[in-house]
Amino acid sequence: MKAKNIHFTYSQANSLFNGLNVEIPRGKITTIIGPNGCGKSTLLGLLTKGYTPQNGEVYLGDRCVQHIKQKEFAQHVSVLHQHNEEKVHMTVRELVSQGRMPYQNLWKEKDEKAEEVIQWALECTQLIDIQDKEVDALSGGQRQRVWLAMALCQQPDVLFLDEPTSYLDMYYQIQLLELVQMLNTRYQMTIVMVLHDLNQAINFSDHIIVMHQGKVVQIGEPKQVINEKLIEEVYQIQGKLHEAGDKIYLLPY
Ligand SMILES: Nc1ncnc2c1ncn2[C@@H]1O[C@H](COP(=O)(O)OP(=O)(O)OP(=O)(O)O)[C@@H](O)[C@H]1O
Repeated sequence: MKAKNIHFTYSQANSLFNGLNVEIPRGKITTIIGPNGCGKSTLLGLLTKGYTPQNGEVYLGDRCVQHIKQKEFAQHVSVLHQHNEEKVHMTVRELVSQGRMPYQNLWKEKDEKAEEVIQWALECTQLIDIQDKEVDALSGGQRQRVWLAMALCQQPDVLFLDEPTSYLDMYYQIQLLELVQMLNTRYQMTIVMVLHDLNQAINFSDHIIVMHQGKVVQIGEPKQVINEKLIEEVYQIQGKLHEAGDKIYLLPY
């Protein structure tokens, strides 16, 4: 996917993006990082047809997304949003099945693959044992996995995740990131995440987009992009990068 020359403003008074360009490499894990309010979620919204730019275009492959109908778009792109707290009054399996909606039509023709895909999504997200429970009775972390399973039922080529680890304890954070890696390596799913944890971003991504004040300030492989000077400029914190085996991590001081 790519966004070309994006201009976007929420209010007349000040614009957020003035000619933003960004390219998401196919088949890779890309993570968008940057301080609060720099525009990460808005960029994600623009890439996923949640917002329409005042100027500029977003492309899925070589097609401008404005010209792709919502239903078709949802067969290629799915989004796990940041806050999913609405009451749903459904069981886990029922809610996850809603992810098949882009494949259903008014004539109620049978969605041949539905059962197989729902089962796969429940297994990937370790929800088989609680598939008959009411979603409203689950913990925040379990619910997050249910929404992810629903997104997976769309069988997307590109999966967007906005701060997917924010409600999860450390165990489930790592599990979710490993699941994302599995989806990427086994199914070549293109992944785009927004993460706040810099060390997770560095170690679970192939590609990092660093944003600051509505601009993309760096883009590339984590180890080439992340350095102490950049962190200080963007986050106004000092820290030291350390190596542990093949991983690097930042320790603020
Ligand atoms: N619905 C809205 N109406 C007006 N301004 C908005 C709206 N949503 C976001 N903004 C503003 O746009 C800017 C970018 O917000 P955005 O949510 O994209 O940032 P972010 O980098 O995702 O932030 P965070 O890390 O806090 O989630 C902020 O200044 C924010 O106040």
